Amino acid sequence: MLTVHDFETAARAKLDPVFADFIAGGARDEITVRANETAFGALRLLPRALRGSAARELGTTLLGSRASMPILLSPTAFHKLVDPEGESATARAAAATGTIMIVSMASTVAVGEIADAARAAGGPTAQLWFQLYIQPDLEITETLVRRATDAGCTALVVTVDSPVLGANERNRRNGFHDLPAGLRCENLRDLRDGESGHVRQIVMSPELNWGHIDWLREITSLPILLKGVLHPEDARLAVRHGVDGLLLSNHGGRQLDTVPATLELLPEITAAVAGRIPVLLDGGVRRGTDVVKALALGAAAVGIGRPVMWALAEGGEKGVRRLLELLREELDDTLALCGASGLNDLTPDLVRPAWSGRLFGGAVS
Ligand SMILES: Cc1cc2nc3c(=O)[nH]c(=O)nc-3n(C[C@H](O)[C@H](O)[C@H](O)COP(=O)(O)O)c2cc1C
Ligand SMILES: CC(C)CC(=O)C(=O)O
Repeated sequence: MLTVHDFETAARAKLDPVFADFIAGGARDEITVRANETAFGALRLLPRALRGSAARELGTTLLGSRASMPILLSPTAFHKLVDPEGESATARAAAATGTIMIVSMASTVAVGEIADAARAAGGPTAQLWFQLYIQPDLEITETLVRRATDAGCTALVVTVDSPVLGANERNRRNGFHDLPAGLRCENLRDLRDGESGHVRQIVMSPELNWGHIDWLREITSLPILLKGVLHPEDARLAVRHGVDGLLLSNHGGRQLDTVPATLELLPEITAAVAGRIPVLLDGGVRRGTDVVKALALGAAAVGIGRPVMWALAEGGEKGVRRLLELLREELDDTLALCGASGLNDLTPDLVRPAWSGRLFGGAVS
């Protein structure tokens, strides 16, 4: 396994095609799925020379959580679909690497158990954040927040791009609507009478509004990040509502199709928040060069979604560990080649749009 794409190929060869489609797929025509990756390819790096340093510092602190590198595990549901140990295996790999795992509310291992696995592998400083779909029944939401807090999660990542579930036509064609027998969304156990962990229990709530964020702000002292804010005006509103950070995300193209690539939106969103809160980004990150481009344009860190599922499918805990080490190596190598000794050296002047004839007044095309 030498690249993220190797993991993708290996996972596809191993997995039930229905599950492989669930992971790879996106909404409708998957225009945004493709745009996320393409956007990174449309930028070029412009390195500095003769700024040598023997080693690069990759570590960073995000909202009080220490991470050994600015690459987080974005929340992905249903890890037991691809590995019998599910999120526990992922958490051990993340903790051993010293990076932050954002646990999906729709995990197939309970968040407390995931935290135990993370601490067993990474010690007491292992960092987990918890992703939340605010439920219209606020009592249920409060219970979920309590479960995450009791497990030791150090931030809440509230997904706000899902007033309804994105229309994944691969899943529809494949008839994939719920977890196979024996697997459950373990965080949802014993929340409502007579139901225990069905995916359909997760209510995508079209009524969600800023009042819900204000309410959440009242009931928890954990840092709150919003995942899925795309409009710069909403980024400004987030700051006004006391949100601590943004995860700039289009859900990997799985919600509204044809929204812009997250990388494309990054300059506008960082300008809107004007340094008041950190902006993280996910969507299409597959290479160390992608991480450097996002950080140069102002992201505090990036998240990876599908690559984690592919690596877990390919090799379980070891696979995810290898994936994270690979990306760390690529990031370190890119920093060195850019003449950067740390993340603070990554500035917008290192990035420019890919060459086009227009640079020469249209003389060359
Ligand atoms: C299989 C899968 C499951 C996901 N589950 C969740 C989830 O439970 N909650 C959430 O907020 N985002 C979820 N996402 C979106 C990811 O958090 C992330 O935004 C996206 O995957 C990033 O793009 P990438 O896959 O290109 O790295 C999921 C994505 C995938 C591929
Ligand atoms: C609907 C969730 C359970 C999972 C999710 O967010 C996703 O598959 O993108």
